[in-house]
Amino acid sequence: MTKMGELWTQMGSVMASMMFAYAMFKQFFPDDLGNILEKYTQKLVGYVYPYIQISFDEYTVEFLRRSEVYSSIQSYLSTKSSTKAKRLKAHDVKGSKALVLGMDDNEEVTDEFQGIKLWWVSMKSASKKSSFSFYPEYEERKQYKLTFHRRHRDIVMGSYLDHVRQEGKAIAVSNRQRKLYINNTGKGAKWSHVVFEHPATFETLAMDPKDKQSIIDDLMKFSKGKDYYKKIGKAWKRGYLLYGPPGTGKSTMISAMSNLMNYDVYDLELTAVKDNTELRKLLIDITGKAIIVIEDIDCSLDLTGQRKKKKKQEEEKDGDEKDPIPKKPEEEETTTSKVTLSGLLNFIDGIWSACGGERLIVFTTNYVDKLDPALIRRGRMDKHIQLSYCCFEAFKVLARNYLDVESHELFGTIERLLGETDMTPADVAENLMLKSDTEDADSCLKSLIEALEAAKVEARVKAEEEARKKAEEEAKLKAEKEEKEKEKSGNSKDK
Ligand SMILES: Nc1ncnc2c1ncn2[C@@H]1O[C@H](COP(=O)(O)OP(=O)(O)OP(=O)(O)O)[C@@H](O)[C@H]1O
Ligand SMILES: [Mg+2]
Repeated sequence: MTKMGELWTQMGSVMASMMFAYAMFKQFFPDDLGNILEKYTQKLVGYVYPYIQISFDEYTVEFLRRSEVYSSIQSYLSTKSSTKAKRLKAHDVKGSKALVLGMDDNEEVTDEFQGIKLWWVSMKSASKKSSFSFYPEYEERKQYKLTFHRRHRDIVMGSYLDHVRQEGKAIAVSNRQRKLYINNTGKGAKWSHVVFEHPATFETLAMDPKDKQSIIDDLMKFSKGKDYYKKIGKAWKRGYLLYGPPGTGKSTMISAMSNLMNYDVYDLELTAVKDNTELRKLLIDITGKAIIVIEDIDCSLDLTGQRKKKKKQEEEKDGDEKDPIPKKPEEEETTTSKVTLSGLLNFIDGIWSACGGERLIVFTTNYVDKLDPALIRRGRMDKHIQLSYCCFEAFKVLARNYLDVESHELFGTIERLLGETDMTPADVAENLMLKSDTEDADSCLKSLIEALEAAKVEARVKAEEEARKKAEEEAKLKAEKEEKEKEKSGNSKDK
């Protein structure tokens, strides 16, 4: 920096401090006198003072809404001030994981960006509460003031302010508590939420490491893809179809996705949505950075409806046997959803679905073949992920998680047995859990081997039983056919 530049920078610092001292000083004058004083002082300062000042009010001109920019600056400065400012203020911000440390009122923090120096001051001024006040609800006005040299105007306007907003938002997102939203609360088209605290991660998820990595890469590419989606003219969302037998980790993977991406989860219970209009209302309320989940999509709607119908029939049967009081017709009415396939397709990629951006839509099912092809075609459900029975690679992840074991003499036997029989990761995991103080890795692995052998025998018995039934049925059919042919030939002889 030139000598002149250094001089200006020092002067800027002095002037910023003077301005700050002046702002403090002004508070002691009556409002009118203070305003006149300010007008002339600013004129005078304008001649010799090459610095520009921008203020950011806490509340927007619509009065009641907290300014997003102010919040972003607050988050941005929280990281700067916690290392640089001497007086800090702790905020218990709603929805934030930890205390947010910010600058105390009237504290100054210096920032640097692309080699230029900038000064931030947090100000608080008391305004009289009058009926004509612009801030009827707030007696105190808070604002941040940014001061910088006028020759840096382009950098500040062109990129610094954007940088502050983006960084501030990112800090706020990483600090925020994630939420799990549900809609089946009987309150109509409304979401209710609890704090999302599922511990599953991709690290603890048992599956083939190559498949796992490709899913992680896909998700990370999506989360950084804002500009790419804009370029190709596509809404910033992606659909995942997770399918496989029960207990293979579909729901666990959704939690891992949320933990990886830092997204909220919206668990949509379609059967609790009255109709397509209600579905659209729910959609509009979903913010960005969200995973919209529809579990067991095959049972949620009458698109395929088999399991639902079966369930209903079972319920009716049970009801006949156990419950002497028949269900009221109104009760049934309220639980019946009129959401149609086209309503759901619209939800996934209609015009409204683009609002908010940065969303994943995840369907899970045990029966992928039963789904309507329109629902799961590429472009709607972009990635189809099959979660299957536990392979040896997946077992190794579980052994590491549950027993802290990387290798063991019994691994060979387990590898062979896993190749010969189907067992879900849920069942394998159950066997690897230490159930008492006397249990250790050896006993867990032995009990897993026993369970695998038992499963193998069971599968063989089942297969033999099925083969026997099939043979019996075939023999029966053959006998019937022969009988008919005999009858036929007997009849023709009679004639
Ligand atoms: N791949 C896996 N990795 C780690 N744990 C798993 C995995 N699959 C299942 N589990 C364990 O089994 C339990 C059940 O798994 P999960 O609920 O994810 O199965 P699912 O595929 O969603 O089953 P469903 O089709 O019945 O909903 C989980 O709590 C988890 O502990
Ligand atoms: Mg599940």
